[in-house]
Amino acid sequence: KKHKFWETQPVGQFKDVGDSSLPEGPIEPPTPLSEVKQEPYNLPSPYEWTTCDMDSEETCNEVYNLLKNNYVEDDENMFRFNYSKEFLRWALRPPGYYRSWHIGVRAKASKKLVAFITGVPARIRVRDEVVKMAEINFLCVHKKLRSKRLAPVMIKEVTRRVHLENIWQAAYTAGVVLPTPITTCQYWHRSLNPKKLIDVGFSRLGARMTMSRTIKLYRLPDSPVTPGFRKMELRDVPAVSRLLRNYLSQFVVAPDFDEDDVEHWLLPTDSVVDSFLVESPQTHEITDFCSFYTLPSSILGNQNYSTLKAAYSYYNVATKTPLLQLMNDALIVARQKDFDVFNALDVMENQSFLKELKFGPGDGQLHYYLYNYRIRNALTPTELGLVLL
Ligand SMILES: COc1cccc(CC(=N)NC(=O)c2cccnc2OC2CCNCC2)c1
Repeated sequence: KKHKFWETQPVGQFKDVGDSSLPEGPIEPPTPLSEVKQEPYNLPSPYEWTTCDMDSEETCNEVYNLLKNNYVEDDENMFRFNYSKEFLRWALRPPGYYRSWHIGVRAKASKKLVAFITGVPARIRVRDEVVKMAEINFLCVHKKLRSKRLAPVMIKEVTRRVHLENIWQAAYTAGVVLPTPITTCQYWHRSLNPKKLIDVGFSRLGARMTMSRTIKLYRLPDSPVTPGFRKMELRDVPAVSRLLRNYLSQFVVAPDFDEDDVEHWLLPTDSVVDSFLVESPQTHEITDFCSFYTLPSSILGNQNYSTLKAAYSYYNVATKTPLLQLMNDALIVARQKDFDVFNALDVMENQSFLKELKFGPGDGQLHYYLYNYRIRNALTPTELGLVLL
């Protein structure tokens, strides 16, 4: 049976796709808290649950190393995500976070961390309903413990701990098709350092292209062209919040960011998230915003390089500057910061700039999912205003 576990869960089932008699919204009602399982699920006997305190340098190191050696690889197993410790602390400690949702599995004998899964609270709007959800991420089982069916029990355990906080929905992404995507996104890459990308096998030299012609093709100006383009600062949080809330209101699924959320998720943090805005030199009004997060990848088996420095498009709003020009300025500052590649999904209005700014299509897809919430018809990526880390 292909989806033995997921067919037991309150998620859209493949057999229900197209059944318009099923209402949009929660699939199962909340359970009275007294009826939520009070004790953790059973793990296979050699393993035990642990809560990972990301404030602890030692524990954060263990999580970092588990992910660095065992987390998601590309389809050709040439690259593996290498989230930094600062990034993990940022991603896992947003306003209102629960330490109990940072769940590890240790081997009882060695006390080694062998698996991990996380949730963070988020308010996600679906059409005109704002729903409290958990954003589930970083599900990782050590390579040597694969197909021991640890993932289903870890998913049940994080679900149980989310239920204990009276939250009944979740959002997550995966590179694989599970029951049932609310939308499927294509990812795109824009070369910033084409020579390195070709050296490490991330890109291939185009047909009838020389290396020098390729370097010239992707060359960018030394600095942004938009007047008033600058780094976001704390004083900008109210204006950026207004700009972003207004912009995201057009999408079917999007975060319901308040100022505390904007301060956490979008204020620049070195080597984690960069954000810029356009302040009109005449009126000092903040008219545009762009941001990207830093997610390096380990390069598996290359003599000259060990790390691919990648920027991932995050939230962008253009109300006066053309989005094409704003995103080109984002590429320019990413190149200035020595990123090798700028990645983006075809969500929101990204399709309007991808080809023109010389992004090339990636070789995979990213599927978005909601847990215990039915969307009547799958969305197009342009209807999705949610970027997960
Ligand atoms: C280049 O190094 C890689 C290392 C591991 C996997 C992949 C391919 C891949 N799976 N890429 C994405 O999922 C992806 C591509 C573009 C934008 N965001 C993405 O994923 C984000 C969001 C989901 N969580 C991982 C990071 C690439």
